[in-house]
Amino acid sequence: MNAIRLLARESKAIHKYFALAVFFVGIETLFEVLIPLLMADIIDQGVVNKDMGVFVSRGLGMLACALLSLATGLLYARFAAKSSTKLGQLLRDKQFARIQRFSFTNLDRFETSGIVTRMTSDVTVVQNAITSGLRPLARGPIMLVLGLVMSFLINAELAFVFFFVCPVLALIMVWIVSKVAPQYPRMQSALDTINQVVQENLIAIRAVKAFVRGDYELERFDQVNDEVASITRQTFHYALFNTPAFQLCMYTTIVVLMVTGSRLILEGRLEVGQLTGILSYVLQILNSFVMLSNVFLLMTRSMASVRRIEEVLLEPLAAQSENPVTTMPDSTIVFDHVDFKYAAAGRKNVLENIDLTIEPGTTLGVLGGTGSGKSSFVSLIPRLYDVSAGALTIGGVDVKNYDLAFLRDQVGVVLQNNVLFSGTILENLRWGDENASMEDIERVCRIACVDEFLDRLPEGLDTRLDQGGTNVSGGQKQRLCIARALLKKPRILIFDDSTSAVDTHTDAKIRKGLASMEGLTQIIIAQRVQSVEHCDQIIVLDDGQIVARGRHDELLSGSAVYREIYETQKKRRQKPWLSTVVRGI
Ligand SMILES: Nc1ncnc2c1ncn2[C@@H]1O[C@H](COP(=O)(O)OP(=O)(O)OP(=O)(O)O)[C@@H](O)[C@H]1O
Repeated sequence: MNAIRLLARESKAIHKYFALAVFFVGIETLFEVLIPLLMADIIDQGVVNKDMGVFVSRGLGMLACALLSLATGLLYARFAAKSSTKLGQLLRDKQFARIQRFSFTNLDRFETSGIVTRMTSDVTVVQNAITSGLRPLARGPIMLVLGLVMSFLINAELAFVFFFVCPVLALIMVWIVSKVAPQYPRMQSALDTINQVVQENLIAIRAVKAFVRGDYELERFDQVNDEVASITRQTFHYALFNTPAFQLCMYTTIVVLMVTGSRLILEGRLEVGQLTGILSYVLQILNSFVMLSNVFLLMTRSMASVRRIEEVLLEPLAAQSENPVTTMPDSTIVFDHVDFKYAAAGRKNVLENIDLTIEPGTTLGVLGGTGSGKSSFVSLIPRLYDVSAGALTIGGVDVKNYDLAFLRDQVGVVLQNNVLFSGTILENLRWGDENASMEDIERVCRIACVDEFLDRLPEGLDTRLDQGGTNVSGGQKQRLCIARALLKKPRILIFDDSTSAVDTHTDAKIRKGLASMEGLTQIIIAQRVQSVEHCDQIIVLDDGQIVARGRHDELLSGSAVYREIYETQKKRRQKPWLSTVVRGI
């Protein structure tokens, strides 16, 4: 419970509301416990002695107790709701803030759907534990102890029956909790799976429809939905025993008390009012057991959610330097014998012995087959992942020593499948720099060739984009993402196959525009040799290793691999039908 307790302590408001809720529920219980005592007096003194004074005074006492118990109960509900709302807000805030600081290594450890469930359903479970659990948790023990004390005070002989009932009830409680507890984590991860299926389906809905996979998706959903239903059934199968088992104990106790009590009354050792009083306390004691067992179930469930939330809050973040550097002397990038693998325990390096210097203001082209390690290579520069061996420096400073936000501000990344957000085009561009002037925006739109299609959009820069930018074409989306990255004015700009969806003419135009940006270091991952042949340096990656490096002309004459890629692509350009055939295969 470390993280959540720490968080609760951090928020003084939660502390205060929580303490007030416990205080008021304690008072409410005290008033409730007094009522049977007053009732016993009414019967034994008021009814037996026909004393109106006792009727009125005890009757008013009972009324006052009931009203005060109602008022304190309402105050409890108010403060419990406040503390649960605050805690829920804090848990969502802290988780979201933590996720923003996650590196890709952290994100690889969580499913997106799992994070969504932790931020929604798990937080709700914890909140419910407070709103529905705090009251019985505070009332249960108080009512149990006071009920026992009062019963013994009324008649110790009769109250002895509790010595047999209480252990039986405690055993039932332990049995149910031990059966139900392991089911809750299963239930929450089944919810993760259902979220994942829904999320994947919605994200890929176009592919689902294009491939007519609706029925298959429906079957997949039914499977996980059935699993959730089955785990829920198993969980509540045991939980359902709770109330009937306790009721059985309660009625058995009442019968035993009535039989023993009647005998004691006949023997003149017990008053009728006293028996009524004890019977009321039986109800209170057994009710407190029912409450406690329900609370235990609730707590067991919320513990499973607490653990899942804590996994997010306690996920170790990428180490930050104690004195983070916030200036970059220059943008020289040096890979010094860098090895990299995604999982520390992984056997094979994804990148092996990368030794390379990229001078400031120059352009590096990166070619290589699918899975050769191109994206992994560039992801090390903004420290989306940390190198596994060797060192990566920018401007002579190890990237691990930079302030992370500062480093990422210096490095712009345009991915092949960059995401646009719902909102206007202008809002999306301003994501790169919220204070950018209209002049700057027009300039980056020109460089990224956004201006070419802006006129055709109904409201130009104010055109609204749907979620994920689905109402613009793939090429338009890529151009908008390039403009957005340029607006950030980075010193290093990485294009990860980010012009794959634009035609060669526009690609060349964008390249020309970028070349005019003085001092900008560019790293261009591309499938087409044409997109990198102008670069100051080109590397060819194969299975995580640099197998060729140099300028276009040097590589053409000196690298068989490069020449082969070049020749194949040249043939395709001369015979466009060939690329269609190849793609078809
Ligand atoms: N997040 C990840 N976790 C584990 N392995 C990964 C991850 N991302 C990529 N890999 C693996 O690392 C290797 C290199 O992948 P990478 O994406 O860097 O290749 P790439 O050259 O960019 O490929 P492509 O041209 O298809 O985008 C591949 O074997 C891939 O399966």
